[in-house]
Amino acid sequence: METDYDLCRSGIAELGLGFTENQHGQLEKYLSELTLWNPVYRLVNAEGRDIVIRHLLDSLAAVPILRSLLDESPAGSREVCDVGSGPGLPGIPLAIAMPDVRFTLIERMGRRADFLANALAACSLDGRVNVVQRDINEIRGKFPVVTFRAFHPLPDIIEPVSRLLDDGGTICAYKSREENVALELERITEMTKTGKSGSESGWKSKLISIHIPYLDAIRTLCLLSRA
Ligand SMILES: C[S@@+](CC[C@H](N)C(=O)[O-])C[C@H]1O[C@@H](n2cnc3c(N)ncnc32)[C@H](O)[C@@H]1O
Repeated sequence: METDYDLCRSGIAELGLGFTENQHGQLEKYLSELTLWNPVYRLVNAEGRDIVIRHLLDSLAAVPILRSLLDESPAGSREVCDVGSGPGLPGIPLAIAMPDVRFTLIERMGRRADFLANALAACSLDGRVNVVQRDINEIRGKFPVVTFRAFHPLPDIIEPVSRLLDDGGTICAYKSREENVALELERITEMTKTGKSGSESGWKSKLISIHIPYLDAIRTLCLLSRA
């Protein structure tokens, strides 16, 4: 009988990510931690294969794009900050997929931050992935790439997120439909005129449609860098 992790393996192969057995072991462990603690902490609104498709594969589909952003980053450091990480999405699957990259996961809720610390230890990622239990507004630090998924609308968080971004860095927002993102981007353009978008020169945006294995829905990555 096919297990949920077998489905995950096929999805990873379809994404062309070339995981080692060690990486598969880490992701399978993360899946089992999510599945075990989900009923207690309400970490994700999904069960079984839906966790694999809507959360793990959804997080992983951006890996080729994130790799090239890090390769091209003028800052040279291979670091990603995932804000509003919740149970570690997309941060933990990304950290497993990119073993040469350091991650910081920002999550203000204590229970979720505790889950993150335990899950990272269980997946042997605690040396390379740091959890910060704080509100994004209290964080200091600069990163070449900042990710978030199912966080606040872009206009509400562009300013605090911009403070975490290196010069020349890129924000990578996991979004659903392109039309909705376009409306958020229009508001950011308006905010730039009043100096409230976190970039005096405004933002360059790039929308990339991504396919998630086994998912019949549209996903869009929104990349933002200072103009
Ligand atoms: C809807 S959840 C999404 C979690 C995860 N990124 C995902 O895709 O499943 C949003 C998370 O962001 C956290 N959060 C919201 N506002 C925050 C803030 N200002 N600073 C830090 N974390 C925040 C919440 O506690 C919550 O865990």
